[in-house]
Amino acid sequence: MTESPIRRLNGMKASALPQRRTVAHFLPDNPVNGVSVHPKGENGVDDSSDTASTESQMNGIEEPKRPTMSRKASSPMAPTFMVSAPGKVIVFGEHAVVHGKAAMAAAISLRSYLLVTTLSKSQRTITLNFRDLGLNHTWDIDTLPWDKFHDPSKKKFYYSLVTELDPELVESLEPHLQGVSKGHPDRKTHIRSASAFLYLFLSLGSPQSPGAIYTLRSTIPIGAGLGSSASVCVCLSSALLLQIRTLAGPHPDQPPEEAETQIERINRWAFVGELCIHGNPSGVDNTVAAGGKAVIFRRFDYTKPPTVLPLPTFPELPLLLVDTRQARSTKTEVDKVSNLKSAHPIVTESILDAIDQVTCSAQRLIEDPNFEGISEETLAHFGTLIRINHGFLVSLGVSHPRLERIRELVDYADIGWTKLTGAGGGGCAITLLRPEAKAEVRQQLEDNFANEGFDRYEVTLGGDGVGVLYPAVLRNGTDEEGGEEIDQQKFEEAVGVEGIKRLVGVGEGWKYWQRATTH
Ligand SMILES: Nc1ncnc2c1ncn2[C@@H]1O[C@H](COP(=O)(O)OP(=O)(O)O)[C@@H](O)[C@H]1O
Ligand SMILES: C[C@@](O)(CCOP(=O)(O)O)CC(=O)O
Repeated sequence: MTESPIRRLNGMKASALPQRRTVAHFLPDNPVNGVSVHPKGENGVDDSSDTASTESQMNGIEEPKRPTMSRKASSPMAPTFMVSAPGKVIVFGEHAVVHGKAAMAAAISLRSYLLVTTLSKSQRTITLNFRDLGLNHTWDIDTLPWDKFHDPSKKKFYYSLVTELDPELVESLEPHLQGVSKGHPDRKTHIRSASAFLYLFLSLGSPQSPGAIYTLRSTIPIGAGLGSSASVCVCLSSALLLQIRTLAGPHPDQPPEEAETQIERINRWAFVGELCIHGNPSGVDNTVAAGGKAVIFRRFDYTKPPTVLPLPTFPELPLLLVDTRQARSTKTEVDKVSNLKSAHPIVTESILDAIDQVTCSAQRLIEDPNFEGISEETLAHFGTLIRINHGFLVSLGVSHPRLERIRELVDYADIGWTKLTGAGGGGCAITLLRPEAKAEVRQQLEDNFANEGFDRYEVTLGGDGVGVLYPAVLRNGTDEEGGEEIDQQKFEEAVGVEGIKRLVGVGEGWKYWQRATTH
């Protein structure tokens, strides 16, 4: 793959970011008495001192004096709002992508949803309610280690590029994680999730941040290779950036470059959350969860942002997504490959290079000017690449007997090509179905999956990335004010994918940042 067609997304150091004052539109622009203002402390959020104005100070730009307000400053509570981000499938290149190779990944129609409820000024607490995990913990804002996170030598800004966790900051969180989910069987997972939240909250917030409840629900199966953690991290990052008013839009008329900047801003902080949960993520999952659709992703140098090439011609593949329901951890599987690389460097590097070639071949196919979507020939080409990629993943030691069973069942039926997707060791497999696959054979295969305890997911590939419902009110199909507010308790208690989707009113009033696709 050549460097030239790849767009570098904000591929510059923080100090080289665009030299203009960031206009921080809370969503929508938040007029108070008809005047759109962002005074320090409004909604209890110190948005100016820590963020936008600091950027302009660093850039040496003198900020114009703000007009003096003739009215008394009020502190209206921010309305309850919701953000959402998709999961993903890696079509080609998982694991290789951790070692600097290309991956092709696409957003899926399963999503996470985060409801943010601002508390009254006197309530100085933040609550993380990760309902699907059974994690519910409250911290007192004033006791958090602000001195550490805001120390001038450590302080990061909303536009900073953070590529590794600061061990001292991680350590400063420890006392605040001790009380999380004591005695819970999944305490380790809870602590990692809570540390991701606290690291982001303390990096982006301030001691003046308003008290709030962050309630998360997800329709993405957890730990199944579908990027559930990245989707959660994108929700957290976008919600916190929205609260400090550092995001513009999303708006249908927003210039694509501006939308791209917002996506990148969200993505960078989501990556920091992923660092807390995974240790050594490539960043492909959060990139797809933030920007949506389909991309070719590569990260040569971990101190720099990745290269991300959107694939607007990504075809609507007839994919079957099957979950082994075998629990596994991304971190363990990623470590397996690193260990293999240490023990057998030449062989492992050759396998990773070969996976890279597979991804590049698929990319060439999609980007061919004569590419006209899914012909029989294209499918066979894709299918062969899927089969080859899976073989390499088996060689890397990240498959699992349950994944091999799925492949075996599809191979017996002879109706498609299968590979594991995501980290492997369990989790999900994708099967690309042959166009001539007979309905009854397909049905028989699906029955076999069900009989052997596999779950099947209906997903559409290439959907939207991060989205916002501000305020969290369903508009009932109109753009008028009013409508039904999303109720926290109902959100917590919604049952299953359909229950959650019905409650959050997919498509009703939701707005999404759209990634620029021309380059
Ligand atoms: N619904 C959820 N609620 C809260 N946290 C979640 C949820 N889904 C995933 N996570 C976070 O992501 C982690 C799973 O990540 P991982 O093992 O990489 O699986 P995946 O491949 O789905 O990303 C969980 O341990 C948790 O920290
Ligand atoms: C194995 C890997 O390439 C993908 C992991 O995806 P997931 O966590 O299984 O959804 C790791 C990464 O890219 O960070």
